[in-house]
Amino acid sequence: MLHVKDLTFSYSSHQIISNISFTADKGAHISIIGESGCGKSTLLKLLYGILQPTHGNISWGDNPILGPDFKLVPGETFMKYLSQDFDLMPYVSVEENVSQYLSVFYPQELKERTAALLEMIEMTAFAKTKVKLLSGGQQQRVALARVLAQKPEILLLDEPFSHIDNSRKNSLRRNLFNYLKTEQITCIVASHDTHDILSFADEVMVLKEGRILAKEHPETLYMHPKNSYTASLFGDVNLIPISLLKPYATLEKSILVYPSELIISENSGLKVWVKNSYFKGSHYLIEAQLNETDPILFNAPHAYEAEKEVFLNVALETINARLKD
Ligand SMILES: Nc1ncnc2c1ncn2[C@@H]1O[C@H](COP(=O)(O)OP(=O)(O)OP(=O)(O)O)[C@@H](O)[C@H]1O
Repeated sequence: MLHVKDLTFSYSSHQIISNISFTADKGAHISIIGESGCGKSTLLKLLYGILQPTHGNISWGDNPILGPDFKLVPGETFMKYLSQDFDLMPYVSVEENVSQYLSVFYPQELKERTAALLEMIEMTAFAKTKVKLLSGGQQQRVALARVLAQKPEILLLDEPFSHIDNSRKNSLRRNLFNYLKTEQITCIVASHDTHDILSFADEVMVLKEGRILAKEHPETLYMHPKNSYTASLFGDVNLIPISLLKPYATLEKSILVYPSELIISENSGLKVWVKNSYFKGSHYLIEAQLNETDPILFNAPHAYEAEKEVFLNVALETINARLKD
């Protein structure tokens, strides 16, 4: 199990990570999300031992993970870190890059393992190609296979699919995260991509200004976001005063409502005026005006003309659930 206790880190006098504590079980998948600059990459570098914490400690089972003040060469055999620099050998083939750390004393195993990893990253056809001839996304896939070949117990990934196109990303994401689960490899993934998070993470850690704001199962976090910062990491969200949804409510509270949770009605509900319609593939995102100052976003099966009057409702169970949050 990974234990992180009271981790604090500053760049000169600027505190970037503040008092972070958490644990991760063997085989667990934890996603770290948060706005740009909140400290995701810094946290991964601290976990790997590249940066020296100003306070706190990290351990994997009985092994303490020491920073550069105590360990000349960073990194542990049980832990691998894939940063946004891929650290590949450019003049060597894809398969040689992947198999570099495998034992040559077991040639059959070396061959089979390399082939299985190339299949997982969908790069079998490029096995003999020199890495320098590959695109950025292909190099990122090779870098992933290369760290996996070393059979880490814990894997730290910083934006692992940032260079990979959408069509490839979906299958790669499924292949990789299912592989990590089967092999019981713990993974901690810093990501901007909410699709990485919702479908695969066991827990999502929300960081804001170097502090943990929440650490929850993705479904709980999405359905019960405690604040608009958390909800907005999953996309657009509205903050609607409860008094507008329930005219007799005396509460002054507002609730968070995702565009997909607003139900369109012909003649009753919250009256809004359409401003713009944006095509999103499976639906339209409609930008409307709730009153003179506040905009509102909702999903619709078709576009609306500007200035069209539309009525919106929110299901009672959504209102009640968000009121409890
Ligand atoms: N070498 C450095 N020296 C000084 N400040 C740094 C250094 N590296 C990062 N920072 C600062 O630390 C903060 C956290 O950076 P970090 O890269 O961890 O953020 P992040 O959440 O990973 O951002 P992003 O999502 O944009 O990659 C930022 O304010 C950044 O400017």
